[in-house]
Amino acid sequence: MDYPGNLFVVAAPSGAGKSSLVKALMELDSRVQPTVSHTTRPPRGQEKHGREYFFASVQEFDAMVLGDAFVEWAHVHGQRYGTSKKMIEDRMAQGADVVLEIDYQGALQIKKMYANAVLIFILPPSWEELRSRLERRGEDSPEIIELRLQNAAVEMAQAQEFDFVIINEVFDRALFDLKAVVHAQRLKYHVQRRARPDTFQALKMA
Ligand SMILES: Nc1ncnc2c1ncn2[C@@H]1O[C@H](COP(=O)(O)OP(=O)(O)OP(=O)(O)O)[C@@H](O)[C@H]1O
Ligand SMILES: Nc1nc2c(ncn2[C@@H]2O[C@H](COP(=O)(O)O)[C@@H](O)[C@H]2O)c(=O)[nH]1
Repeated sequence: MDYPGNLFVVAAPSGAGKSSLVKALMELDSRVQPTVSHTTRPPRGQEKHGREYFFASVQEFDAMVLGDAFVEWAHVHGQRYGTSKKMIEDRMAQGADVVLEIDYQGALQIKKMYANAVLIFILPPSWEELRSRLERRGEDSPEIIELRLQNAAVEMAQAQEFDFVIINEVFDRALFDLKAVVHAQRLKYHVQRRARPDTFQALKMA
């Protein structure tokens, strides 16, 4: 499926900092629009239904799966998460650059459907730092943190399937890298859409 805007998919092990990076990117760049996923996990902290997630019961989520309502969905950390077709189609209809913050399983499903999607994987600088970020965030129980760290090994092994890998050690540097990927993708499609046929010919010969 082709899409005239850009579609960015950002995945990372829990605690690597993807939500923080995507939030900072959106504060700087209003052309980038998020989607809001559905999940069966309970809200944490100040999360609000419809803002961070649409919180659903297992029954509600499974009914949506049966109704083919998701463009992608996966089991992550013992819960279900998915991006609804309605959400992604609404965003695309606005012509926005859409950013999905989802796990690697969902990212690979999206790449199959949208070949132009740009897959970005965020890595923490070390295991110690990943653990300490999850602990400092203070929103998950010790058991949940252990589960997320165990799953991180499986998730990080998928990084090579992604188009770009960004190490989030110094936050501003990682944000710079993320902005650079977004900018490069825009330039690529700007050239493809705007270049005249003779320019394309010259590009092919170069
Ligand atoms: N470069 C960084 N240096 C230090 N702390 C960071 C950095 N990036 C993010 N953090 C902090 O690490 C914690 C985890 O970040 P964040 O919630 O963005 O992770 P995440 O990858 O989105 O996790 P999840 O998938 O569980 O939502 C937060 O407290 C955030 O403020
Ligand atoms: N495949 C999908 N994964 C998703 C989606 N929304 C979020 N996620 C991923 O789940 C984990 C845990 O998130 P948390 O908010 O509970 O910390 C994280 O990797 C998210 O990226 C989705 O719609 N589909």
